[in-house]
Amino acid sequence: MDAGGGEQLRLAEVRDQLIREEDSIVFALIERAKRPRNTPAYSAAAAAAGSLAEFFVREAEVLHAKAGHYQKPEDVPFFSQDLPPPVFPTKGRPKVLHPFASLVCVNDAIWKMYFNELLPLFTADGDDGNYAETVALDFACLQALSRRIHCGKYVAEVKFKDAPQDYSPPIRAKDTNALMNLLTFTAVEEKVKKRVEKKARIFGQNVTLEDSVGKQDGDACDSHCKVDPKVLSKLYDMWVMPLTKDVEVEYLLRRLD
Ligand SMILES: C=C(O[C@@H]1C=C(C(=O)O)C=C[C@H]1O)C(=O)O
Repeated sequence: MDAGGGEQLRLAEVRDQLIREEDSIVFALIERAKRPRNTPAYSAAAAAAGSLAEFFVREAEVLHAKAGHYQKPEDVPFFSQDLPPPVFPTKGRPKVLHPFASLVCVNDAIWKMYFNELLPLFTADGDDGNYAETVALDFACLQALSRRIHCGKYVAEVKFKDAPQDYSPPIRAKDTNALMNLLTFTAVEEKVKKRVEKKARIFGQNVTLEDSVGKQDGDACDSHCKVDPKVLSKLYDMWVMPLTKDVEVEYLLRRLD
């Protein structure tokens, strides 16, 4: 997330960024759905290095770190130990968050949710042997989910700056429930769920020259979508938004340190 010139971020701008991240998540899931479940890619029995999925993410993150990734607070690696520094110079960016932001990480929860809960919901049973391609697609899904969820750090910062008088007492009291209530906007969450469902319906349709795009934009054709649109609203309802709010709370708890 970029705060142009280091000026103060606004909630509307952060929410626009979250809306853009939805596209990345929907497309990443559509791409992964090209392949069946391919469970051997997730079995730790095959090699000492753990599963192929874990091996791929670890190695990919080393390359990404060398290329200069993971410098931004929302770009959080899944395996942060011993990552190498960037090989090429990276551009400094304005610091808009509290320094503790870099410690806020819910990637363990994202990892478990993705492999245990989400994958079975949007991939077909089966094994086509394309394991390397499969785990590369998983990595794209994990990165997109993690980036969206860790953008919660910016949401929290903006909400705090907009109303420090409301947020400071529960932060000092370490009152997690009060913070959760303060930062929750149910009406916004309802819109987010509807929008991601609609995006899955539009981005996931089969486009042919005979099709009329408008005609496909309805519940009737959900079975033809590359990812069931309802899976997207469920993903956001059960995991993406709750984890984003966990990130917000974690960040706020340290905001006055
Ligand atoms: C991210 C925000 O905080 C909360 C989480 C939301 C989300 O993850 O989409 C939406 C509304 C809020 O309940 C926000 O206010 O925009």
